[in-house]
Amino acid sequence: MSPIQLPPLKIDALPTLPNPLEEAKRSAAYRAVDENLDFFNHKVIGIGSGSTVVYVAERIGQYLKDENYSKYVSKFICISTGFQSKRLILDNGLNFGVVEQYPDIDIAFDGADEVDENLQLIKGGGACLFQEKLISTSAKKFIVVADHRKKSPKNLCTNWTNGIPIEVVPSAYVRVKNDLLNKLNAKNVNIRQGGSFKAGPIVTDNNNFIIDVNFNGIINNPKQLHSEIKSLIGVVETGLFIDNAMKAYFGNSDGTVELQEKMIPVMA
Ligand SMILES: O=C(CO)[C@H](O)[C@H](O)COP(=O)(O)O
Repeated sequence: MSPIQLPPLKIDALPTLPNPLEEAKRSAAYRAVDENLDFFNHKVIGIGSGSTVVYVAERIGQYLKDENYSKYVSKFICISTGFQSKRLILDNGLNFGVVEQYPDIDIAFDGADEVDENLQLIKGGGACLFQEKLISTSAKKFIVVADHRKKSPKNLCTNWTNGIPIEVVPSAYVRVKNDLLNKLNAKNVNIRQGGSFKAGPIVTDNNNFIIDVNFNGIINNPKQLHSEIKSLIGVVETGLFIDNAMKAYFGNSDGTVELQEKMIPVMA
């Protein structure tokens, strides 16, 4: 708990966004920043990827412009999880740093594709998988920001049906695909394509491919599945983020936000 109290952020009342989903994302991101950023003790901040974290960078940028906060925020070093988040950092006037220089991150904010009841995540829908895992696991606190669609009623792969993203070394993609099908009994395995602007597979910021793999329905044991996938030759990282997130903020279209926190086991 900080001994000094700062006045509330001076900012004109924000207009409701015309798109309800954007309103949901912004509400979650702003509240996550407001409740978790420690202006006195945090120095190195991880900024993730996707459309929700845009509002995290925007909010930190608002603090930078506020006379009461700017002396603190101007000393922050923000670490990106890929090209998009590097741009978010720079466009909001924040200091950019690299994880090689700042390997100990105080707090990281990132989006998620699905969050289960135990705060296990699927990430990588935006293909920034490996760097997102590097940053989130290098952070003392990892905070998820998401809209309401990302909250699973129970298990992973309930709402998210695109499969678990896996980042693979390009030359090993056939081997990984075959191993997923034959050794781990995957139902289907897709090499993610670049879409209309890229003939062939998506190439990540680390020059790897992304494989999206579906198993038979919901994932009951994400920790075990992560270990099994990770043991395959050619897999760089899986999109299962295990025992990493501390809190998840889910925004609703009416601007309300639901907080899900890690359960801490009570000792008998
Ligand atoms: O994991 C990610 C990118 O690889 C994103 O954080 C995830 O896809 C969520 O994105 P959005 O905030 O747009 O819903």
